[in-house]
Amino acid sequence: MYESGAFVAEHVEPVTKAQVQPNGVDLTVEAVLEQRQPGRIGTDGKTIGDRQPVATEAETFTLSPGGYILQYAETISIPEDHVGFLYPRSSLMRNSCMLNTAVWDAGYTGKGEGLLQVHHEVELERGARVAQLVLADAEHADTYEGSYQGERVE
Ligand SMILES: O=c1ccn([C@H]2C[C@H](O)[C@@H](COP(=O)(O)OP(=O)(O)OP(=O)(O)O)O2)c(=O)[nH]1
Repeated sequence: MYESGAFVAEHVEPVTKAQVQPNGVDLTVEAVLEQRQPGRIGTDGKTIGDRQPVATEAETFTLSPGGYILQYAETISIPEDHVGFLYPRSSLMRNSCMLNTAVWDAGYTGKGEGLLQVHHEVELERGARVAQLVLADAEHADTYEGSYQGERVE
């Protein structure tokens, strides 16, 4: 079963009323990065290639077609007995852009990232709502203790 937006809002910080949707909570853009160096996914570990921030003009990212790393502004805490999924805001998708995401594990806390695919030039203002996080009930053996635990949380 998926939880309500009001429930999800208890696990997103900071959150405003405008972000709370019936079934989830909208996340906003903090930064957009461009990957400059190759990474590696091996059998013995992984490395993330160098990424550099895309500059803004008047707090707006003007993005030409390509793939970008989008960093969310909110700290997400996935509660025990749940799993998180993230979807693009439909207006982003309707503008020929897509956010690709992975699984948000029970026990994870951090400001996560997504892969933003831009298929037509688009402008994104810093702080704009671009994605929606939903939480579903889930069984799990352990809680998240991976390398991204606590990422970008002061
Ligand atoms: O689109 C997503 C999906 C997940 N996460 C966060 C939450 C998740 O719990 C964490 C780690 O994801 P995953 O377990 O897939 O990472 P990994 O590549 O297996 O690395 P590690 O084993 O170090 O966790 O990243 C994101 O930031 N963005």
